[in-house]
Amino acid sequence: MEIDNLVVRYGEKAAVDGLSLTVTGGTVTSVLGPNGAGKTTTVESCEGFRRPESGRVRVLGLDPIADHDELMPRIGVMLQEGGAWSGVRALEMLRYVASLHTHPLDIPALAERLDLGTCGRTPYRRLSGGQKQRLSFALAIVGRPEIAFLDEPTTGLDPHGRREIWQLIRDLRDDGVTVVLTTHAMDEAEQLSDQVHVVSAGKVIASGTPDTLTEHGTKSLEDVYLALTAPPRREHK
Ligand SMILES: Nc1ncnc2c1ncn2[C@@H]1O[C@H](COP(=O)(O)OP(=O)(O)OP(=O)(O)O)[C@@H](O)[C@H]1O
Repeated sequence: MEIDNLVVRYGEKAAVDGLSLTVTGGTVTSVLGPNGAGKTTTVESCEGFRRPESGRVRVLGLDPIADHDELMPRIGVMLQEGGAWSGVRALEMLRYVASLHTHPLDIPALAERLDLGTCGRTPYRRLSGGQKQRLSFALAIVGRPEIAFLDEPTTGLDPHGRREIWQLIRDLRDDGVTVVLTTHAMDEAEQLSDQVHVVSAGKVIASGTPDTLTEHGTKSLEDVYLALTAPPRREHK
């Protein structure tokens, strides 16, 4: 996947402002950055949900806007607050999305791994925040995508859910799936990523493996991140 000098505006405001990065196939890439830095907008541009003002995006060699219909069946998308019809039951939704794909994952096995069995008959609006999150992750991967875009995949999950999703992400990579995730959890980025990009004000300000960014583990990724994204100091008179 390649993003070259991407600019996306909402009205006057450039949410993404000349962002470039490359993602190698079969790796896990984390995009980190402060709230409002432009991570979600970047990922949505790769999914074809945002039209760039300028720049070039290619996902699996395709243009996410012009080739949207060809691209969509090949990617998995987990949106922040993805949502679903309020009355749909969790397993119904999973079965429906699976039915749109040629070779979906085994639903009972996936539901069990994500602990969706007990809430499988619960309408979406009555699921807890963490259950919605688990369902949303399952929906993103059930179609065996070639690239999975995961926007804050473990936010709000209990520690068991977090670890299960981490393991599922590792399993995806072992199966050759490319994973692009955004996260505010530095331990998650450090544990899972082959490559990390730090975004601030719509641009990539640092990139590297967790090992290079942390200078071979002599610093924590959180300290590196905090130093890179520190707001300018205010002058006190
Ligand atoms: N639909 C929208 N309309 C107008 N402005 C938007 C819209 N979506 C995002 N923005 C603005 O664009 C900027 C980038 O937002 P974006 O959601 O891409 O950031 P983010 O890095 O994903 O943030 P967070 O970590 O809080 O999820 C922010 O200033 C945000 O207010």
